Amino acid sequence: MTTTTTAAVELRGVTMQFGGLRALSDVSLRLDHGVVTSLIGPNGAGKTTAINVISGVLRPTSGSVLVNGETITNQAAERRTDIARTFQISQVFKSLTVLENVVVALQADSGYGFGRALLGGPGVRHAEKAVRREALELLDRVGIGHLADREASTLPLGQERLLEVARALAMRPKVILLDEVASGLTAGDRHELAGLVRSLGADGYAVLVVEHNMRFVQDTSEALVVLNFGELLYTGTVAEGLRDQGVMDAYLGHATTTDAGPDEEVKSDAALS
Ligand SMILES: Nc1ncnc2c1ncn2[C@@H]1O[C@H](COP(=O)(O)OP(=O)(O)OP(=O)(O)O)[C@@H](O)[C@H]1O
Repeated sequence: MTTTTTAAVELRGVTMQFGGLRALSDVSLRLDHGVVTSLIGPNGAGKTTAINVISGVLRPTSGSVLVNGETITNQAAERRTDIARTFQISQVFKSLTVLENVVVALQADSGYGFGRALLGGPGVRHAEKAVRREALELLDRVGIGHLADREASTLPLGQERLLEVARALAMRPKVILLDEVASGLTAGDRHELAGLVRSLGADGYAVLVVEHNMRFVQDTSEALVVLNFGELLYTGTVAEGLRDQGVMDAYLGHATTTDAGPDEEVKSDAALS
């Protein structure tokens, strides 16, 4: 893993205090361009809090957030244009088509909105066509271009997650934060999503995967960050992390129960360690 280049994102000594609860305690980590990093840890370890600090939803109690070496700790979320994220709860507009969902995201990013559309004229129609073309390209990129005209409410979960990734890409980010994007997926859907996530890394994005499923972590990620009760337990390669006794004690035994449900592989995943 490269550590000499400037990180795409860096947390330096970040502490996040909610009243008496310390969700993150002096956490330092980095995300690099072209690298997929998994962030794991038991429930309540501080994973979503870390995503919220990186994306600017939360301002840390202390410590710094850097993007490309520049300190942006106090910058508002909407100004962090290099960073896009998906959420644990789907943000897809169910009543819109798949294509429209990406068009809306592109328009949010470009500032081209309904007000301008109402003014009409050939320039607007031209711009609309360009946006639809770009939206289709993004859907093709994530493998669901053929579903462009389907209403989003009819998508199975696996394809809805791919749509969420397309909507994140519509923000034209350099950093993509995926919050439990594989949870609840069948093994087949997870496999397809893992291929997409790997390809995002290969395309140069800095990708952060927050995940409980160790198979997905291994299939997608080169780098690993482990949190436990808000403290950084491990940062390094996935391969070494899976051999780290502290990581195994704190998390991997626990993983057999944290992601039970449709994912039968989880039980054997723990055995991978
Ligand atoms: N806005 C908030 N106000 C108060 N406490 C919070 C807030 N957000 C998170 N917490 C607390 O901070 C701790 C870390 O929560 P966080 O959601 O970051 O964990 P997580 O690792 O993402 O967990 P999970 O795997 O269950 O999603 C938890 O104890 C949680 O209850």
